[in-house]
Amino acid sequence: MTMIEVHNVSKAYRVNRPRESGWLASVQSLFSRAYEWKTAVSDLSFHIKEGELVGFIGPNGAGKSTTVKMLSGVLTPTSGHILTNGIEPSRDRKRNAMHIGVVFGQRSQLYWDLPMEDTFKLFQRMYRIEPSIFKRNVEFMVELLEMKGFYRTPIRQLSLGQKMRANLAASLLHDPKILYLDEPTIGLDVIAKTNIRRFLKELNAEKKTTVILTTHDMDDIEEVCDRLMMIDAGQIIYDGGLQAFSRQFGGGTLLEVEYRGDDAILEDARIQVVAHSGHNVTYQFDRSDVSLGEAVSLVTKQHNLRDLRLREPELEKTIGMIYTKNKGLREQA
Ligand SMILES: Nc1ncnc2c1ncn2[C@@H]1O[C@H](COP(=O)(O)OP(=O)(O)OP(=O)(O)O)[C@@H](O)[C@H]1O
Repeated sequence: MTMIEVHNVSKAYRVNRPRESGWLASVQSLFSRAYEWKTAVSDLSFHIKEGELVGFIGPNGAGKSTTVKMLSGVLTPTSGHILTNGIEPSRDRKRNAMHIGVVFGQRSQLYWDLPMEDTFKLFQRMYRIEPSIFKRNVEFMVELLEMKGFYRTPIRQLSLGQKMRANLAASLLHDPKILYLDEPTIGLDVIAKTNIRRFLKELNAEKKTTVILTTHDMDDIEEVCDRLMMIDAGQIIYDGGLQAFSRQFGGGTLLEVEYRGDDAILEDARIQVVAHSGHNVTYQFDRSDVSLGEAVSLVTKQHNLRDLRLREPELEKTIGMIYTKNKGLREQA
């Protein structure tokens, strides 16, 4: 079932035109329109199915927040249309709010002086959550996010990681079909990050919640998402699986070899040598040209091996390279 439909959506912001200096320009600006339109996203189209875990990434200013704000109904598209769970978000904000959960970075939706327990009861009334469902969801969240120890502590006394867990729980009490997350692990330690990621996987498995995750932390993407959408300068430049992404842009799988003797280097047009120093050589190959089994077998025949290590291209490095390349191309244009 399709949960999110985006058809040819663009968004432009009205921004003040920079003032020219001089008294004449100041007087003219009183009479002329001193603004212009700045396109933030342009002609976006995509579909997201129920239960998908989508990582939405892009460099600063690419258009991620603008897109998520339109999906969640905070902003209205300049053109095109959006349906989430059959609702047009910006037209029907109230009904839309009933089927989405939103956690935007460190902005809290909780009352600082109240413990989670009291805020949750307020949310129960706001979203008209049936008592039995409310009870079940609170228990589910307190258990899975390990919040028993601070459920009755005022929010202002909680650590950053505890606050993030409380925010996540609050956004999910009404069983939303879609969860929008913006940088859910920013500033957290390794254990807290791991817990949040594990929770998202479990939530998705248990309730089939569709998750749209915006982050600059590629481990969030690798550990949580099965689909990657990359946006740059307001346009989608990749939409697909994570492995396919690494294959398409990462330059292939790496085989790091340490050999014993004076071995000659393997010569095969499908397998490149990307580094060679002393008794260490790194080969790189594309798995659509040569299977992993064949590559290992060729290398094993060629070398008297001391050690062999397989490495997939690092997502973070690959993504960094794409951002840099695209920025360079834009600057040249
Ligand atoms: N309220 C606004 N008024 C004018 N321009 C805006 C506004 N909000 C965003 N923009 C511009 O729109 C473009 C997209 O911004 P957006 O915040 O969607 O990017 P982002 O991908 O979320 O970036 P970041 O990773 O830095 O949060 C940027 O050029 C930004 O300067």
